[in-house]
Amino acid sequence: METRVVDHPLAAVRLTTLRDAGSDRAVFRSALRELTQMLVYEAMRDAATEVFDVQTPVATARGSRLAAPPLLVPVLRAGLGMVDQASMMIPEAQAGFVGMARDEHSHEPRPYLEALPKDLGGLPVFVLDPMLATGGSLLHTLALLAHRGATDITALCVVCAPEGLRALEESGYPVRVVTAAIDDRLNDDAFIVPGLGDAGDRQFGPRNI
Ligand SMILES: O=P(O)(O)OC[C@H]1O[C@H](OP(=O)(O)OP(=O)(O)O)[C@H](O)[C@@H]1O
Ligand SMILES: O=c1cc[nH]c(=O)[nH]1
Ligand SMILES: [Mg+2]
Repeated sequence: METRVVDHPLAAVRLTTLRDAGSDRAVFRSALRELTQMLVYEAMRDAATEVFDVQTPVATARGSRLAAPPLLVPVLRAGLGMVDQASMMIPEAQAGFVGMARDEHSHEPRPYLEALPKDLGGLPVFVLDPMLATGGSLLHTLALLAHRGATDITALCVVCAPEGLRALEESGYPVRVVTAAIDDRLNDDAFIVPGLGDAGDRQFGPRNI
């Protein structure tokens, strides 16, 4: 499985803001948006383009357009903080939504929303979720996407745990990962260490489900 770590000083600075427990909600959301921009930029590096002629005020030039803009799939709640910026970077992109909440004790995802196009055959998909911890939430999302025929999936995650990456690798799903960091490990509560805490709560406050 391909895992690409965005190694750039600007990404490192935004990630530091996200990690900092002193960053308030507004600061956290803003750093997440900016880092998402960098992850999307890197994830689109090898995207296929079509060439066409564009008329400048002076002459004809070779222009480019995306051959297959991806479907953006934020995983609620935390992934919501990434979708606006990703849409801004790829205005041609459509979006689908999945929602799930990890159970505090079992750490298993509990799905509560699935709003996706029926047929994803031939469509690249970008899953947006800041955190890949045990991998349970992403594996559930991948199952939904694969069931609809997706074969070209990229997960954009701000921070990954080695445990989650291993689970993805072993799953055999057609997925690659673009991330800003691979952290050390999970703690007993299945939180990423050092991580950045609960990415959903840090953007929106506590949730009741
Ligand atoms: O890899 P995993 O062990 O499955 O953990 C990662 C998931 O946990 C977080 O969501 P959470 O369940 O906290 O929901 P939230 O976005 O509503 O806070 C995060 O945004 C991922 O979706
Ligand atoms: O560290 C973690 C693990 C799961 N979900 C989060 O938001 N943070
Ligand atoms: Mg959360």
